Amino acid sequence: MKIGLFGYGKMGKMIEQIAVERGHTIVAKIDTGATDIDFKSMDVAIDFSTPDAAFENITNCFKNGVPVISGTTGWLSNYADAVELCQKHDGGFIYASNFSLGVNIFFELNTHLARMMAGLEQYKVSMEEIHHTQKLDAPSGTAITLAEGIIQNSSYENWKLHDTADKAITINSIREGMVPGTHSISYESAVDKIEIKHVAHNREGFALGAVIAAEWIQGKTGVFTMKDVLNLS
Ligand SMILES: NC(=O)C1=CN([C@@H]2O[C@H](COP(=O)(O)OP(=O)(O)OC[C@H]3O[C@@H](n4cnc5c(N)ncnc54)[C@H](O)[C@@H]3O)[C@@H](O)[C@H]2O)C=CC1
Ligand SMILES: O=C(O)C1=N[C@H](C(=O)O)C[C@H](O)C1
Repeated sequence: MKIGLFGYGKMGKMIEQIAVERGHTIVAKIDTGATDIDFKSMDVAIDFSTPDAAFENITNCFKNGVPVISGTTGWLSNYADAVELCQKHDGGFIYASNFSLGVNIFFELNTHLARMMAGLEQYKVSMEEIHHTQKLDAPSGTAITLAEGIIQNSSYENWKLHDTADKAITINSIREGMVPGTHSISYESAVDKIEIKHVAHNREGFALGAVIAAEWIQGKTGVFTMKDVLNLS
């Protein structure tokens, strides 16, 4: 598979390493707003760039017939437009706030727990995410996906960053050191606390998941999720 990398930072470099180990070739490394991109050389694009750059990179790929695996977070106000453009160009698209197998299992655990806790009004849910200090967005994309999973399966209506309100899930974002990504969800009552937690030890799981998604989308058109790729539930 010939891969074009959009974003050649921490994740772009990790994806290159894993893709090459799996026998793929990196045909382009785009790390700025370049205009002379050879889309014809790519079977697939993998975008781990920045919140400001992702949507333009993704739409350029669709317009040039290249399927896209998108891992960049913090650009999702444009997600519906990306989906529409993908469909218009009969393209292929997978966005995931987190490509790791472990977090995708954690997403399933989260919705299962939310269903069990729905209606138990003595418990109040909250969430904490911890990431490295270079991270541009807060809360993390993963925390937003987790909050959406709870909202769809309970009477919570929205989430709030560093704030509390009735019917809102409080998300606390912490930025410290080099932490690759830690997410925990707590249900607390006056007498006890139930907590589930995922800790990434490094970025390999994210990168492997993105390369597996790129392999999976070959020959397919449509908009998919990691649930489709991993065949979960
Ligand atoms: N979905 C997932 O599993 C994961 C998602 N992420 C997300 O991926 C993104 C990148 O993360 P990192 O690699 O840690 O960040 P990073 O800051 O190390 O790398 C981002 C790179 O994008 C480059 N860039 C800037 N403008 C660009 C443009 N117009 N086109 C292409 N590249 C451009 C920057 O020069 C930089 O090298 C973030 O949004 C992060 O939240 C990170 C890890 C896992
Ligand atoms: O920026 C990061 O590093 C990460 N970003 C993703 C997110 O926002 O959820 C995924 C992972 O937690 C690492």
